[in-house]
Amino acid sequence: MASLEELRGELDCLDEQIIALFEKRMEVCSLVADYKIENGRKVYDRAREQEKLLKAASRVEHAYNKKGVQELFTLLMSVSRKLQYQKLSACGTTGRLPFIEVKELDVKNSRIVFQGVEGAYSEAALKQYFGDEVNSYHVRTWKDAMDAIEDGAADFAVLPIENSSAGAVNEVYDLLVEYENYIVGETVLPVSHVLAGLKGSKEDEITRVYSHPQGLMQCEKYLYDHPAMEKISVPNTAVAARKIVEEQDVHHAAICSAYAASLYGLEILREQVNDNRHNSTRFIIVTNQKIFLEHADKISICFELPHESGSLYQIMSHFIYNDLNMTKIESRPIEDRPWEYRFFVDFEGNLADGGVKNAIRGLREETKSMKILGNY
Ligand SMILES: C=C(O[C@@H]1C=C(C(=O)O)C=C[C@H]1O)C(=O)O
Repeated sequence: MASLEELRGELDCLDEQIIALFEKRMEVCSLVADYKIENGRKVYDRAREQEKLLKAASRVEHAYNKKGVQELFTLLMSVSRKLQYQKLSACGTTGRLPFIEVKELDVKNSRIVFQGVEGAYSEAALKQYFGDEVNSYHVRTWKDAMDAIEDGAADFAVLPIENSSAGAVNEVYDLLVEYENYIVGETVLPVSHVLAGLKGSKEDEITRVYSHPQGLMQCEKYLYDHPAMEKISVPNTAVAARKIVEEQDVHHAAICSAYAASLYGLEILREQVNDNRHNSTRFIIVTNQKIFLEHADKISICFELPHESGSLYQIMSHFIYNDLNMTKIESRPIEDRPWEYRFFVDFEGNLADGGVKNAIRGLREETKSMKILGNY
């Protein structure tokens, strides 16, 4: 039997040949890119790649190697595409993105909408981002807020997108797909819930608790430890506080902010009922224009992928090859297509950066219905 050293020597020799061939292959790919630039052709040719994979598999004998050679060629072609996108980008053929850079948001002359009633966390987030002096009003649902932006009834909307303990606010993700509105900012609001009731109410005599579903979720442990409290969802935590005043029942309480409790003259029966002490919610600022601030450093996109093994893995290479740091990924079911998903990705960068444009070009070609949700 050959020694390990001899076998490794043989591998080194084979690898040298693979490396030389790889370099030759990349040179040809570079010429292909020149041809595509000259003739306005797309980089990605899905049919050609599928054909090559089938052919590669047909040329090897064992099932294990069939899969292996396909993986190898998938990667080779992906590296080849990345080089081509870079060449296209370098010669300015990546095209202009339909987003306009602005120095600042025109807040002074704007109306800002939030969901809920006075005292809602969304209102606190609005004040945290825009200050106390802005012209704001409220609507009943998140969809109403999106409509107000789309119609131009308001210039900006403030919507919760993610909570540090309960996770993504799914409905808002879906609305970002449905509406032609774009994210231009974000703000993280520390969220501390209290149990609030009428004067004279006692925590251990409460039989019904109103809150927003997110509020109920964020206080799951507390509510689990108080099984006598029936949980009832209402559109907003401040609506819950108002309901206690309307019902005048000492056995009913609301989970809301201390600010909402004081606004509606309620007594705090228990401070900090949220499970996580560092509970906070990230809110996005949405508008109906495709604009981004010059110092924006985070991009949100969403896309669909073919329902096949490895497609997400392939797509991730656009972030890796362009040195982009992906900070978040979520998936949501696609309406009317059971078990198919739309992905939402956040990554660091500005739409004016070369690497970002390059990645977006590749993502646009290789995903189905990619949408830029905003740069902020
Ligand atoms: C090189 C090309 O561009 C891409 C890369 C391919 C490859 O590396 O073989 C094949 C098809 C294209 O998606 C080409 O179009 O031939």
